[in-house]
Amino acid sequence: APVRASAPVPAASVGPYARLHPLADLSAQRLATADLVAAAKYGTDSPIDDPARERQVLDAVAAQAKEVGADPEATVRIFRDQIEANKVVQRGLFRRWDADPSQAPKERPDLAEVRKEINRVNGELVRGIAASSDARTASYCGGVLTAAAVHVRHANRLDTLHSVALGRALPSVCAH
Ligand SMILES: O=C(O)C(=O)C[C@]1(C(=O)O)C=C[C@@H](O)C=C1
Repeated sequence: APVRASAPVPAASVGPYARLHPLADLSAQRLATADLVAAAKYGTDSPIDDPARERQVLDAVAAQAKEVGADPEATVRIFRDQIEANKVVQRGLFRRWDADPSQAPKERPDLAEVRKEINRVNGELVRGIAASSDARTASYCGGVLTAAAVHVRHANRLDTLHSVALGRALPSVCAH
């Protein structure tokens, strides 16, 4: 029989940290896009809250979840938190820029381009959610996820605003 170059890794051989860390890391990547979204919207008529876009995101990730075998309800729950966390960063930056206009961005990114990057991270997150169902439903999930978030905070040198937002992004990851 032909030998496969790389055999698929059985789910049980990858530990819970390796399953949950990508969710924390991708959440930080998604929060990094909030800086660009804020810069795209600041000083324009586009409000931070865009319910139509939120609906699009939630519908898209629910459909992707079904395709890749993730629980669509858990996926939507997790993404509601991801969106709230994104808004925490946007609001924090707006406040910072209002208080000190010299810190406001000089260039305005194209929101459509930023959303392409958000869509890319969304897709990876859905795959990470699909791959982590055992770890997310285990009793140790909260502890392991917290450890992963601390690592991500330090590895990415997140400031207070982004650290707080990362905390807001993750509470639905562990099923309860
Ligand atoms: O795309 C935007 O306009 C964003 O602000 C990003 C985002 C999200 O996290 O996906 C957050 C808040 C908006 O209500 C809609 C979507």
